Amino acid sequence: MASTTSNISEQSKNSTSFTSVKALSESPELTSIPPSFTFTRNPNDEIVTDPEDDDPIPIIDYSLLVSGTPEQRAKTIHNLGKACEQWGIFMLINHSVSKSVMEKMADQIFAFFNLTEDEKQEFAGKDVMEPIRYGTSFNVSMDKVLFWRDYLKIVVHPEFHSPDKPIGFRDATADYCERTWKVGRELLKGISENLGLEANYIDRTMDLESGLQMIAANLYPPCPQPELAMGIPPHSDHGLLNLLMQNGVSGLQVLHNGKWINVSSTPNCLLVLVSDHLEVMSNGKYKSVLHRAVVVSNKATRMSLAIVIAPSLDTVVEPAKELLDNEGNSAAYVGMKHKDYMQLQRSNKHYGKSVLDKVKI
Ligand SMILES: O=C(O)CCC(=O)C(=O)O
Ligand SMILES: [Fe+2]
Repeated sequence: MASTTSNISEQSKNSTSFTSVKALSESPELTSIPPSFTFTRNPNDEIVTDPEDDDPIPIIDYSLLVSGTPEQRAKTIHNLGKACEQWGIFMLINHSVSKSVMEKMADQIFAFFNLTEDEKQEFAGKDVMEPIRYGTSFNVSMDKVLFWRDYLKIVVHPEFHSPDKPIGFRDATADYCERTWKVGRELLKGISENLGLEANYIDRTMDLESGLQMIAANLYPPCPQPELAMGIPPHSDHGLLNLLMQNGVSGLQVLHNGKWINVSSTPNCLLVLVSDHLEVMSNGKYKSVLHRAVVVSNKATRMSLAIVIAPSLDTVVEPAKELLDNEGNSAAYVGMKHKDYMQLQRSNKHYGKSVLDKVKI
């Protein structure tokens, strides 16, 4: 086992090829996790609860936003704003991505991770700007501890990329991404209005015509000591919104009012997370949500699929001028080009919201 463990850290630091957590998890002799995967937890982070009955995770009805009466739309926009301010995460129901489209996408993600290790390694990449990147852990070049997670990240907009295998992956991804992109843009119209701006404000100023859409598929294989490992450490996402689907195995937790809260995993449900660039452009009115993926099972594989809806890479993201005045509402963040923000995230060895803190005034 020791040799596999040292291989993991050495290989992944020095070349693009690595041992996946999936391969490690499937090795018959594995009864404990290699020491490099032991995540030291802060005791304060160990208290986790379910949402209180009187403060549930907000639910937003997408159909009312796009085809409700003017009153229903206005109420939904109000609720959307409240959800972004108070939680930074909400459950989206009655959206336009059908169950069969979601299922097809989820099946293809599993099919990708079920390719042979050699086939997957073809897509192993190091640079954050590579359009297709299969990898493991969180940020291997910086991680001192390894994380119990394999991932596949693909840029799908403004230019569509896809691995050429498994069969059917490209079509399912193109369909799913086109639909979720549309959902994301509609939500951002509602959010613009909630900020008191014209509906197309975010679309226009964030240059979403050339906006960045990425998929990040995460695989958390069964783990012999789930309580010692971590899937993804606490972090917030770059971009405006993250539309997240899970496979029914739980593991996502969000920080809400200083407490870690379990987010249940309903298959085919879309969870929407407020990301860093929405915090910046709203000048802090909305806060990106701090979240983590814990490992819960020694039997089940967890899968999550994040769709990142983000400004174009050349957009300088800064607080909307319309939200600033001379009476106490001064800019709380400096502007930074989206691609520079991504590079900063990549070169950052700390978790949490430490990248966002670098642009905070
Ligand atoms: O697995 C999850 O639920 C969270 C994934 C995540 O945070 C991410 O991909 O950025
Ligand atoms: Fe995330």
